[in-house]
Amino acid sequence: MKTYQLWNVNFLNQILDTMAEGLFTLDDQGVITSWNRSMEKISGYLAQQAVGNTCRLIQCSRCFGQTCPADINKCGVIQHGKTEAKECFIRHKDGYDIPVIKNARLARDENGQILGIVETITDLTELKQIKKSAEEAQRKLKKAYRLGNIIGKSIVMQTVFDAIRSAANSRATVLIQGESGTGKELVAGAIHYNGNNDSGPLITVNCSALSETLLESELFGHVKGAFTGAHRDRKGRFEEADGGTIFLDEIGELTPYMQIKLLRVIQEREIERVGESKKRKIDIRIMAATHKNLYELTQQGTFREDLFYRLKVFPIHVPPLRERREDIPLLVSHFIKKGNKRENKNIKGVDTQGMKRLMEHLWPGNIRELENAIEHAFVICNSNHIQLADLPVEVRENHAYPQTGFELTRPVQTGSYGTQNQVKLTKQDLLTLLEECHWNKAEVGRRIQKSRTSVWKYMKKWNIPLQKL
Ligand SMILES: Nc1ncnc2c1ncn2[C@@H]1O[C@H](COP(=O)(O)OP(=O)(O)OP(=O)(O)O)[C@@H](O)[C@H]1O
Repeated sequence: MKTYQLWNVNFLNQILDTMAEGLFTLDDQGVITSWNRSMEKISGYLAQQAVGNTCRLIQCSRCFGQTCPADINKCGVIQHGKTEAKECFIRHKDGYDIPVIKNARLARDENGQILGIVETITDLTELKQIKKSAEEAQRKLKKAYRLGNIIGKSIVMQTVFDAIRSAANSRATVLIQGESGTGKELVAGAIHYNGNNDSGPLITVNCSALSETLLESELFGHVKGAFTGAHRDRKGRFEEADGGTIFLDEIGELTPYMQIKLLRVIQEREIERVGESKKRKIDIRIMAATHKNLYELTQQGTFREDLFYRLKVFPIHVPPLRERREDIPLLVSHFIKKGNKRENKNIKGVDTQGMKRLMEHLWPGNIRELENAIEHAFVICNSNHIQLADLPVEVRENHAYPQTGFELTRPVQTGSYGTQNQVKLTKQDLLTLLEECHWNKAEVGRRIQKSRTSVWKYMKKWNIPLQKL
């Protein structure tokens, strides 16, 4: 094969044209002498249009109209040999400004004679757009987690609001306890997004959704070769949450090994990636949630007492819906408003009989169950008021659990957080449901009135892959 030296002009031009960065050169009079392909793309000027013009062509905001001297010899790059890479704008051929980083360097020959000036241009348009979308997403999350979006006027909920406000302005570890569907995740989001610490990320990890090994790697990250399939280094969720908050949902499901690991993180505020002994400092706020009674678990010996006390520095208990029935009408109108917007309907409310039933129901699935009941009614309702007949059968007939064809159990009392609903279903039942719902776990959860997390748990238990193979 014939090899080319780097100083072969043809070869050099081709190298310059493969660069993602824009690159152009000037002579000692500031006249453009070369213009690579990326420069054509960024500026809109073809090489033949640019070459022969002066560098004023791109009207760089750093020089043009400010300090750009008429005489190139007075330009900073000639005087200092280079200019610092800085963010600025250049003007596109079509007249709009493009955010870039511009770098310039003077090239001299061995006798000190100026050969020319080499300038590179990094286009920041895409980066700026990503940043803008990230800021937009952050604004949306902040809006979604506004305190005003947590509906409730009951005294017990006022206590929760007070706790959210206090927790929002501190970095203390928060433990949120309450039955499934009571709004624990909503509370965690409100604490993060309504305080002084909302500029960092909120990273949520469901501790029951992964096996111990996967959870360890998810939380702590790993280095290449740490285990089969670890093809490259990977940051864990603790590191991703650096400067922000990590929300560990279903903390009661942690294995004893993961409990010790978490305890160390809380105490030492540093982590080690799996397969590596280097310690990395992290600045995170920890929030955890569980529908289990953690104190009871410590008494049974399944949850470490030291970890429990480390977690419950700032405990928040979210009460079940049946203990704050006065919130039901407000929640109902909130979900109706949401439904009207989503489905472009104009449902005005619930008729007397329907509302009476909603007020009487036990709501074992709490607010999630109420939200689902209203969604169900939206599908069936053909007047401007939801009626008793529009409600799901388990609400209408006051069954604590839905009749879905699965074997059902009665609620089991498990301590101060009340009942734990368990739907007994076989692996085959779940596979069938997954197929029916196109492997949408949230939809399966809706059908059996369980959280998506519970569906995950069953999938994990029965070694069902998370995606259809
Ligand atoms: N007070 C509330 N006002 C409005 N919506 C609520 C409220 N509480 C909960 N919700 C809604 O109910 C649903 C369940 O809430 P969330 O996921 O926060 O509950 P959870 O306690 O974290 O459940 P799980 O323990 O199953 O994870 C969500 O759609 C949430 O937006």
